[in-house]
Amino acid sequence: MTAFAHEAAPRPAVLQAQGVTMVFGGLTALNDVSLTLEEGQIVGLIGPNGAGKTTFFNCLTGLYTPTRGRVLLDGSVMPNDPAHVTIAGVARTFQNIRLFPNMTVLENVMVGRHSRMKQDPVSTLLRLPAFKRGEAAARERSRELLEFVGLTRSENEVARNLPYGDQRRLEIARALATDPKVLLLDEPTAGMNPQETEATRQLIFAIRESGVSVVVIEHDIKFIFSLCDRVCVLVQGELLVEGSPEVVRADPRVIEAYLGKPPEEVEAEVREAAAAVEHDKGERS
Ligand SMILES: Nc1ncnc2c1ncn2[C@@H]1O[C@H](COP(=O)(O)OP(=O)(O)OP(=O)(O)O)[C@@H](O)[C@H]1O
Repeated sequence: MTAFAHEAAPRPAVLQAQGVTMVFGGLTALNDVSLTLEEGQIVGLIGPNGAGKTTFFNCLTGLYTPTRGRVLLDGSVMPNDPAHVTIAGVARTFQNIRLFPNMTVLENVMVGRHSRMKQDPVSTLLRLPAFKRGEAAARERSRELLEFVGLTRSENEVARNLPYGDQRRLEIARALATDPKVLLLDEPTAGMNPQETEATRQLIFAIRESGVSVVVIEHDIKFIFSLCDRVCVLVQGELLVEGSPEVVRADPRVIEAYLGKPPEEVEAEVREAAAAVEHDKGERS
């Protein structure tokens, strides 16, 4: 046994951003940002308002074409339009929930499922048995996903009538319906109460267990430090610090720059987050 046997061996990179720069007119929203997501990892992206987090997600999902740099999925350059990015295996949710509000919960998930289905137009138009089999399979998979996120009971409700937290879970189910390798979550707990936030944390662990790697943007650092394997801190479009939650929360630059709050307030939040993580570890062991 070597002295480093306890260190986990690096796993293959599933998603890589290399030197991503995004300039809007005179504004550099991202400057030379690189990030590697290994298989089975949960990576957190934090930073003050306007730091470039959502812009980075938009570059990772083909919504924006970076001014410089590139994005690789499984070592190949990512397509540069969102539909092909979805088919390639990257799904996302949005900071402002984007459901089909007048469709049912089940129909919303089935929309995600359809992006994976290769239906021959003739059998679709004529409602041939192949079409019906495809639809039945999509419905079954969508129901499994609703059960996975805990929304079975709401299957026939219209999406806009769901409580806010359930709408966020539905967005996650719809994203999972595309069978992603990578899931990008933009503020998945925004507007949630502590119980819903904890349920979302457990859901993300379960998503990772199912083989999907995750990148998550959140302002709640307690949530991020107790969820993620690695944390990246973006400030004014630049990657300020990257590392394990332990390394990041101890970095004075993070305490100084994070969210622009008074240092005492940030220190208190960071201490509270660290205590919560330790408590959590104790409970699990
Ligand atoms: N399409 C766009 N055109 C011009 N400027 C943009 C565009 N999208 C984002 N920006 C600018 O880029 C910067 C980064 O914005 P972004 O939304 O990525 O930050 P963020 O870290 O996600 O912020 P928040 O935490 O508030 O969501 C901001 O100054 C924003 O105004």
